[in-house]
Amino acid sequence: MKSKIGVLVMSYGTPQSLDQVEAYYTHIRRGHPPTAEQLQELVGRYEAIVGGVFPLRANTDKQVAALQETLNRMAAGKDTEFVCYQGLKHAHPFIEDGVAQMAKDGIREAVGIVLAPHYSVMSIGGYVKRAEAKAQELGVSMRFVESYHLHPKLIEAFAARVSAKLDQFEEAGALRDQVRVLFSAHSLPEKILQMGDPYRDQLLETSQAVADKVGVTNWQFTWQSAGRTADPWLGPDILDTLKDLSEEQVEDVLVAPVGFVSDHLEVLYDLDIEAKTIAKELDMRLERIESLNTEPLYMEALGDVIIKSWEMR
Ligand SMILES: CC1=C(CCC(=O)O)c2cc3nc(cc4[nH]c(cc5[nH]c(cc1n2)c(C)c5CCC(=O)O)c(CCC(=O)O)c4C)C(CCC(=O)O)=C3C
Ligand SMILES: [Fe+2]
Repeated sequence: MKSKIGVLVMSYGTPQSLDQVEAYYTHIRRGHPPTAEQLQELVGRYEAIVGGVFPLRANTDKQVAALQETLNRMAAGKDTEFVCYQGLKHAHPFIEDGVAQMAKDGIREAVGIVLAPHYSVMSIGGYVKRAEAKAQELGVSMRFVESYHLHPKLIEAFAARVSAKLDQFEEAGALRDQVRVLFSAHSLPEKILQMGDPYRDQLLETSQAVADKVGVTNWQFTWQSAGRTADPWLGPDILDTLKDLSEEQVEDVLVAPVGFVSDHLEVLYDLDIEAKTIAKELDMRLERIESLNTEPLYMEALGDVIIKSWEMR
């Protein structure tokens, strides 16, 4: 008999229908309901996404299923079986529900991981804190993978996507070196830097590693999707960066949102609709790399760090 080890696969979560957007937004805002105007603005963004109103729902399901298959394969010769459970930050099944389900199934030991490669106390730190609290309450012993932003398979997967899009620019007549590659990630409040948070440095390390692997020197990093609060958020924001690039006479831009692993609102709206609209106004060509979604190299990177985390216990 193989021993069963739980894997709590955590992700941001998304509503399942338009009437759930308010509850979702209220949860993100720690219980403070949005104004009617804020709510309408968010609903409008979801409605504008083509190819499914809440694509993150199905994408997370597919990623968890693919990771389960990958783990079965990678651990085939081991005396351990890894069983995946989903736990979402702002939607059902919540992080606490995932831990409770593991406990109900008799799982006593588990590894937690987030479908986001870079650590910040405000992002991954929040997931881990909630999972750990529930696990302690229910007597499940958990360890966590906190980041995997330089895993060679993750870098390889991003690099292949950057390279494929650069090929397309070339086919369309651009010179490869003239394409400005913009690595991007979700902004966070600037105050994380005073807290010594590794988020920005990890993102720059991923960007550098991907650029090196592809052989790209014409790149920079920019933030996206900043919150609309009074706090200053990390900048420059991608929309300002595009305006600066236009003044520099840059015509071809490839966005590589390395802080995200899935197609969802921040990619399909903030980049594909909002940033593309600005680029068009500026007469620039803007493309985006394909998201990882269930990319096998990404699943193997996750499988690898999960198994290592378990075996290093
Ligand atoms: C670091 C980070 C990631 C990446 C790491 C990770 O994946 O965890 C991420 C991902 C995502 N963020 C998402 C959606 C939203 N985030 C919001 C608001 C916020 N995000 C924040 C941070 C992050 N967010 C923060 C500090 C806020 C302010 C409120 C707060 O202090 O918590 C809001 C409110 C409205 C707005 O501000 O736009 C929405 C709708 C979706 C799902 C999209 C979909 O449904 O397809 C995804 C994957
Ligand atoms: Fe967010």
